[in-house]
Amino acid sequence: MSRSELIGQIKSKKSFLCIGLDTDIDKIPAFLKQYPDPVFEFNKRIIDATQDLCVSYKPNAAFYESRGVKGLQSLIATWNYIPKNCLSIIDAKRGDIGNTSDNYAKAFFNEDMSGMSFDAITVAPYMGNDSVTPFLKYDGKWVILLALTSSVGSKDFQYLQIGEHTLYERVIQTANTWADAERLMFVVGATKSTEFTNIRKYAPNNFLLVPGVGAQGGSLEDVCKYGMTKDCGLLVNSSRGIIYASNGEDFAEAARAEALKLQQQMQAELEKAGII
Ligand SMILES: O=c1ccn([C@@H]2O[C@H](COP(=O)(O)O)[C@@H](O)[C@H]2O)c(=O)[nH]1
Repeated sequence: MSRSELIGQIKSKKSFLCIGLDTDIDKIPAFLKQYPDPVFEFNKRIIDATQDLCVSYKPNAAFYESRGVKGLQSLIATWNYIPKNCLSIIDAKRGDIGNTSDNYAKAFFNEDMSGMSFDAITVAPYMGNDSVTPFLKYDGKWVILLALTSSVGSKDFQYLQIGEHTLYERVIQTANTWADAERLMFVVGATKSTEFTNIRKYAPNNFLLVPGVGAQGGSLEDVCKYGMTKDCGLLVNSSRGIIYASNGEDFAEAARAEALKLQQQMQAELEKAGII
């Protein structure tokens, strides 16, 4: 999905919600265990219940890879089921020397090899240019680079001063020389809303993938106040807050209700900014 298609989806759905499919087999309702692939069945029902309210789905690879072959089957089935008008993001946080990154890229972008071709992948920047460019070789695919992450651990490295800049500023500056805002997004935690004004100095046009509202306590209002651009420029993710809103038979309706609350707040923010 191109940047202009993504912006079109945001305007037509009045939403910039990304729903995280962090589907933990131990947390899904017990009655789903009767299905051959309970994790896929869960995801399918979540997608059916929410696809008009969000513009993106983001399975987190850890929850699938931890289940071995069965988990990969659930992931492939889920990728296949994500509607084509939603940006599919695999939250894999990969990155390694070039030939290894080549193979990570095949795993998530090359359907003939792996059975999956996500629109976007999260990548860790620590190993630099040769670890990131293999993902950029795939036309039309997005790289979403970790910049300023949502949890306390972000303090360990990301704020370290390197000359005039912090490490996270350098990541954004340097990566923006490798690809443009048509292909490159950054992860910035919603819990870091005070940094959004600064981040926009370095990433004025890039979309930001923003995890951390809901379960991690970030403020959607602040993210929009300091991070929204004329094109919206935000994909705000919520995983647990939506998918585990109930663990009863009504889980999909409960997920829809939570997604609707966020979509309505997003619509108000888009209207306030004059985007819709
Ligand atoms: O800085 C980061 C980068 C990635 N994540 C991921 O986003 C979701 C958040 O889930 P919630 O349940 O809404 O807290 C999850 O997949 C994380 O691995 C992040 O939280 N922070």
